[in-house]
Amino acid sequence: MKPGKFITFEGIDGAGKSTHLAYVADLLRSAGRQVVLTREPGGTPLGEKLRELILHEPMHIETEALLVFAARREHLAQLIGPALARGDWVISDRFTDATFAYQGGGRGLPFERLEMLENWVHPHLQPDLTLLFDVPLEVARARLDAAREPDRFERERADFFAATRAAYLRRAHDFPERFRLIDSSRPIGAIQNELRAVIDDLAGQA
Ligand SMILES: Nc1ncnc2c1ncn2[C@@H]1O[C@H](COP(=O)(O)OP(=O)(O)OP(=O)(O)O)[C@@H](O)[C@H]1O
Ligand SMILES: Cc1cn([C@H]2C[C@H](O)[C@@H](COP(=O)(O)O)O2)c(=O)[nH]c1=O
Repeated sequence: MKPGKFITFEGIDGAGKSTHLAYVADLLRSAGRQVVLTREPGGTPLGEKLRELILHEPMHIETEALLVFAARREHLAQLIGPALARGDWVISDRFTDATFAYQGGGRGLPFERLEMLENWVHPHLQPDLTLLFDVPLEVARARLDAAREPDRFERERADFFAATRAAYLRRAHDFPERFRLIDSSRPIGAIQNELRAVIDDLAGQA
């Protein structure tokens, strides 16, 4: 059995990452891979209940960080771990880099505290590939305004998203072996051409 791989999609709200999830899943399926598409917070029945609270209920910032890791623990136990063990490819719309970006960068929680939780919840697992969809704040804001009713995060001010984006870019700088920075301000077709090349490369290695 060929081993599966773990791919995560990241970016500030409105960057355009979710637009490309099905496209990447289809590329992999066409290459003969079993693909599990999931998201955080969420991905399990309990995780989806926690998502509702995280996205809509006001709470202390440490409660928020603990809840995203609680949802993640369940996600790893019920879905991500078993899928990878079967040899499936897992694509997750956000994972732990989102916690470093939003709770660390945006909310200002110390990164060391988040690292403690990361080391507890998934000491040995990291994504094989993290696609970071990056856009200027104004582009993301304009896309969100045109798209839907905002949740608790999407109502945050520009300085929150500036700090979140900066934290993402710092993660990409610190972990260059697994991050791929995607300029998401381009037209969708141009982004998909780049994604096809990246995925062909990764699928060719496995
Ligand atoms: N490259 C692009 N050019 C123009 N519009 C885009 C592009 N990518 C996405 N959009 C549009 O921007 C909006 C937000 O896209 P999407 O939902 O994929 O963002 P997201 O990063 O997943 O946001 P969130 O994290 O908040 O769910 C959608 O209406 C989508 O059609
Ligand atoms: C995993 C994770 C997510 N968040 C935030 C980021 C987004 O604003 C929402 C999820 O919404 P999306 O439309 O599905 O992207 O949750 C977070 O703050 N911390 C996390 O770890």
